Amino acid sequence: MYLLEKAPAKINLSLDVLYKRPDGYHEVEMVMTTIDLADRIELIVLQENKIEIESDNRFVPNDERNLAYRAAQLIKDTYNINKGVKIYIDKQIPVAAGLAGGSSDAAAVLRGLNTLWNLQLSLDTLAELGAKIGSDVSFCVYGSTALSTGRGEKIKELPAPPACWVVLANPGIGVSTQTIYQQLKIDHIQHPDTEGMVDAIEQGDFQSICDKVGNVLEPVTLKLCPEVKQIKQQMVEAGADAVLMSGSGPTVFSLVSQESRAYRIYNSLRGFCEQVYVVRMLGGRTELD
Ligand SMILES: C[C@@](CO)(OP(=O)(O)O)[C@H](O)COP(=O)(O)OP(=O)(O)OC[C@H]1O[C@@H](n2ccc(N)nc2=O)[C@H](O)[C@@H]1O
Ligand SMILES: Nc1ncnc2c1ncn2[C@@H]1O[C@H](COP(=O)(O)OP(=O)(O)O)[C@@H](O)[C@H]1O
Repeated sequence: MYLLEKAPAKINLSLDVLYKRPDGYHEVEMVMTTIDLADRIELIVLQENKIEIESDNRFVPNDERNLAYRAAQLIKDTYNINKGVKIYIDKQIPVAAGLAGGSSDAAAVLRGLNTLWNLQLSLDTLAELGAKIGSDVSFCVYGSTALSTGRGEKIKELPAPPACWVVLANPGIGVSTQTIYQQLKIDHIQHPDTEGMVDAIEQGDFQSICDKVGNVLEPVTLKLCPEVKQIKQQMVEAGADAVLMSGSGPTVFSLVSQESRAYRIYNSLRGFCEQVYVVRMLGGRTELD
């Protein structure tokens, strides 16, 4: 038995940190959505009771450090499954880039094994399981658009934002999420207007979404990775409607209403940046298929 599952990347349209919690995590308010840049996860049932990981990317671990491995282990342990699975990861999402590639792979494994092993678990149950793997996995289980609170695992789904183009540029430097959160100075934060962003999405108002983008981790990553500033400048000059770093970075994205301008931005960055993509915003659950 065999199943293919799509694992789309996310971008943070806004990311705010409220305070540092006693458990070491940060209390966040984030508006996230999915984009049409996706890993492909192949699941093959094994008769032997083991989990195998294979990937075409040398930065992706092929053992229990892999979030996809942990997702399979968690499902097996929680529901006493004595079968095995081989997980092949066709990696399209840049690694350690602020695009939740690992979390989305884990979420795809939860959804895929739920189908393959006929567990009949709801997405809400899978999202609860996902929170045990990482803060962004619950969001990735739904794969839609949402306001995420808590440490990121409390999800309120929102409508899909208006369709637009997303240009992504990654300078090819991996950034550790933990390091970025550690270096954030809570007292010096300029908070984005999360409520305004939620309203803009609910109204389907593209211009207002563009006006409200904001990420408190951006100035922190910028210090470690000055390329982020250059990429942002280049995108603005080439005609982006909005420009922001995603998550802990260092990937920068622009939102663009017109395809021709999206490709103008893409062309202006190609020589300068290792990885540049033009993709569509997804933002809705049904598009996972
Ligand atoms: C910053 C964000 C924004 O979407 O994404 P990425 O840039 O990683 O994609 C997330 O908050 C990342 O989520 P995720 O990558 O799942 O984090 P986890 O594995 O749970 O935690 C990694 C480390 O980040 C820190 N962390 C994470 C989440 C949070 N709310 N507060 C934290 O302080 C902790 O130090 C933790 O040890
Ligand atoms: N399936 C996976 N894909 C990518 N990275 C993974 C995976 N599983 C574990 N990792 C580890 O998680 C780290 C963060 O990866 P990723 O999820 O791509 O980035 P981010 O947290 O910035 O969104 C990587 O450095 C990698 O070692």
